Amino acid sequence: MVNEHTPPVVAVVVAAGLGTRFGGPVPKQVTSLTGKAVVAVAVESLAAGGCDEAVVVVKEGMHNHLQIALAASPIPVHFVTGGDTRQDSVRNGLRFIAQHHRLSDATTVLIHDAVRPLVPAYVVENVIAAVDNGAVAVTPVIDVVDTIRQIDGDTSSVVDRSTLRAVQTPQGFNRAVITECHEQLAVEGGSVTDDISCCERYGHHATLIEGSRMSLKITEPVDLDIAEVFAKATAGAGHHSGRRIGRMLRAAKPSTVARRLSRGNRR
Ligand SMILES: Nc1ccn([C@@H]2O[C@H](COP(=O)(O)OP(=O)(O)OP(=O)(O)O)[C@@H](O)[C@H]2O)c(=O)n1
Ligand SMILES: C[C@](O)(CO)[C@H](O)COP(=O)(O)O
Repeated sequence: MVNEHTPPVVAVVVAAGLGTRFGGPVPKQVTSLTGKAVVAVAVESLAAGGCDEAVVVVKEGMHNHLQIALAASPIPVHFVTGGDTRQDSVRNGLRFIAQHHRLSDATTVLIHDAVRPLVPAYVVENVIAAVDNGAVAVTPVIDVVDTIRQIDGDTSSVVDRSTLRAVQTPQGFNRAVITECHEQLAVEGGSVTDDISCCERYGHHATLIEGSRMSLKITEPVDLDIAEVFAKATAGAGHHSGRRIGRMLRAAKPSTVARRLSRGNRR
């Protein structure tokens, strides 16, 4: 529920990608994840973590599909047409907010990939809290668990993974700052793969907080299979179970995890 006197927390949900790596006949943002469109699950997760409204950025010609997919959204949804790159789509979303009579009251905005549907509520809450407490640009991150090699022509070398983190969304921002940074970047013609990097480019500090393996990005078909398993676990335990499920995935033996997940995480 939006309180008239409190600025709304608005999420820009970018859903205008081509899904080339995912392939298949149905765009990945509207493909089914336990019976709901991926983008619908993403918006529910943002709402569970405290977002009041969502601006969903859609590919030209996909508005109808997305409107149907989000018909039962728990928060108001606005639709905007995206651009050729993720960066263009984010900028369109931010411009929409700036021009909207009510959403332009927002001081905190989150920017989220539609294809990270299972972000736990506590991660969303922590991103919002960090911005409310004065951070300008916030991102969830997780440790890198693979050994990483850097390729240099015909040779390669191991990189110290203890200093690496994998970046997730939702990323949270002071709205005026991220809007200004994206506009500046458009004028200069640079490119970024996430929005924290856009702020950093103009001298703003990036605040890192704990992310979650549940927030995986559906990039290739196998990611949807993994997301189905995670979604089954949260269906039995609710939106606020993300931390507990994360602990279980780290601590338990694989056979125990498989058994619990198949029972919807009920003990
Ligand atoms: N022009 C674009 C490109 C990407 N996105 C969104 O940005 C997120 C990034 O995820 P990614 O896996 O890179 O999506 P795609 O660009 O669709 O994937 P691919 O590169 O395989 O085509 C997705 O929610 C995607 O819909 C967008 O809104 N507009
Ligand atoms: C923003 C992002 O999700 C951070 O991990 C990611 O960079 C988006 O994916 P892309 O393949 O770079 O568009």
